[in-house]
Amino acid sequence: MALLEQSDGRAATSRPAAPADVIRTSGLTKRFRGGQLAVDNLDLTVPRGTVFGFLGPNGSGKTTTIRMLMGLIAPTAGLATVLGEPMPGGVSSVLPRVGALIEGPALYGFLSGRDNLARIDAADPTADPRTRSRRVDEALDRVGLTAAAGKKARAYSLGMKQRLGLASALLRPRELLVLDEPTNGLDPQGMREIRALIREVAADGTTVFLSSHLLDEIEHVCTHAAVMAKGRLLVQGTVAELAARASGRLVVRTPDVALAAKVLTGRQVADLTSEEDRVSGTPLGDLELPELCAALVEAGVRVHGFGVERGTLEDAFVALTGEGFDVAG
Ligand SMILES: Nc1ncnc2c1ncn2[C@@H]1O[C@H](COP(=O)(O)OP(=O)(O)OP(=O)(O)O)[C@@H](O)[C@H]1O
Repeated sequence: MALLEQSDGRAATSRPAAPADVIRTSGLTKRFRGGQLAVDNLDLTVPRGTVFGFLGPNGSGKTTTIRMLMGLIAPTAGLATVLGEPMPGGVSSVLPRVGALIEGPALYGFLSGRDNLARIDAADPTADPRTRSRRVDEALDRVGLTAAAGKKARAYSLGMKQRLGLASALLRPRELLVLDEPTNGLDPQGMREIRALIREVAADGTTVFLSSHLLDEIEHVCTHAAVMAKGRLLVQGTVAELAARASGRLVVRTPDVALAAKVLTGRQVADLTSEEDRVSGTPLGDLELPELCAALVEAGVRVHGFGVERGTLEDAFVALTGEGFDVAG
């Protein structure tokens, strides 16, 4: 290939500007041979520099989407672009720039953590063997496994194995990190460690795309999210925007719970729940809040508190999907 020579004799490399979106799909569809429509006409946009949560209940098509993005399976229809290149055609130039952890790390139990990383590094034809041990040590340090680096991987806890998997994805600087359910099966401490690591990686400028069925995870770690259900994208945006879609709940604090519930029911407030000293529900009609408050007072309810509690991300997603989410985290 001919390189342009600058006047000082150095080769001028013209690198195209990095695309603003690290992942874009349009009409992406996967129908498996048995007829199962796993991903249905997906239009997804993941902006550079975000921690993007790909959220949906089990079986909603997250893993199938990730496998198409990484070029592991071909779509039935539609387009997927990763780091500006179409997939699966761009696999050889895109994958070295992407760290991926899909369906758990592939580790040899009989090798130490350090030797596992060295083996993975050696499989990368672009990795210089002379600097291998430095790369491996830095990756081990990054995930907090330096002290356990000599132990056989089969003696690692699930959380340690997951951290070793992350270390393998971080052996070289990456523009994009793709993690499929990175905290699945971990105990709360293991989850906290992985989430802290994700935040650190993101703070260093790597875009992170992670799938999860845990709302709590998305709310704590992600800046942006997309919600999938039954293979379809329901919504995508910033986490703050998504949470704002949740309609707030009216909360009335009063010792006269039964009377307040009766008044609210008569004024189109739905989903009423009554506790010892409060009643809450969702106003359905276009009655203004001051009118509702006045109606309560008029009926003789002693109103100690009256207001709308902001909806959580969970409220928004349950309203969108009609399904409960596993919010434990
Ligand atoms: N190789 C396959 N052949 C046939 N159907 C498949 C295949 N892989 C996945 N599916 C089906 O496609 C749908 C989406 O599965 P997928 O694994 O993408 O969902 P998911 O959101 O990642 O769920 P999970 O968190 O359980 O992995 C499911 O109904 C699943 O049974």
